[in-house]
Amino acid sequence: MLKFENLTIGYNRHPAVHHLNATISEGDFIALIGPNGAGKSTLLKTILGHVLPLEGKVLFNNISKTEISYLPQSSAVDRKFPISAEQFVATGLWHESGPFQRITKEQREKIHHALRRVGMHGFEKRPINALSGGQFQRVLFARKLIQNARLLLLDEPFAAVDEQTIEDLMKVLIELHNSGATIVAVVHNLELVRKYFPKTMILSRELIGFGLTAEVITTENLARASSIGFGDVKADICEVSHHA
Ligand SMILES: Nc1ncnc2c1ncn2[C@@H]1O[C@H](COP(=O)(O)OP(=O)(O)OP(=O)(O)O)[C@@H](O)[C@H]1O
Repeated sequence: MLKFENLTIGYNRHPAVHHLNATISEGDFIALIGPNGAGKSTLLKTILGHVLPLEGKVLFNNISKTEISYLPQSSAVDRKFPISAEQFVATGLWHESGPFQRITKEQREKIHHALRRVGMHGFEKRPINALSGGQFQRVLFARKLIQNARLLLLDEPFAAVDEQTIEDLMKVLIELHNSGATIVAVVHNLELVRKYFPKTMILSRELIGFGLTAEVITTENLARASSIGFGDVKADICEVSHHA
């Protein structure tokens, strides 16, 4: 589905991740882990085309960018806009109906069904700025649910939410995966990764490990990841290409 080929990414010619070679296959359910500043968010933004590679490329095989849905870190989502949970979820349909169109009866049913699936039945008319952090995260998931994306990229979807919300939203992700979605989620909680994610990618400015979670999350790999984590962030772009 996606192939990273000798991919070096970063900002202002300062690389955040070097020479990444890896393939994400259709049906993968991947936890993306690594220390702060490891380049996890930057990798997701590069897939979306928001950040351009410094070197190498992302190859898209049999998937278009419109089939990718992205959930940014919740702190990056503006909640000041005065709309209800229902209207907010409806913005997830803008790609098919355009902004500011009346919601059809069918669409409203789809939105209400999604809100029910994330345990937010009864909150349809609640302004989004009057929801708790966990409730808003549930609404963000409902917005993803109605988009039928083939590839879902989630940046720390479980940060700062309570245990029950994590369990409920994990069930939603598993359902999405069972119905065919490929999922890549940045997760910090290793217990959660071990319990639910079949595959793990460890990034720490380079690829530390990628494969079956039980084989990749080792003491050795975690030690390597944290020792590189806060490396030379001001380093200039590598001059050497590491073609394997
Ligand atoms: N807009 C930006 N401009 C310049 N540098 C940036 C920008 N965004 C991130 N960086 C730098 O790129 C590196 C990778 O950041 P990134 O946000 O991808 O890390 P991360 O693994 O997602 O970290 P965290 O777990 O803390 O969210 C860091 O050194 C960060 O300071």
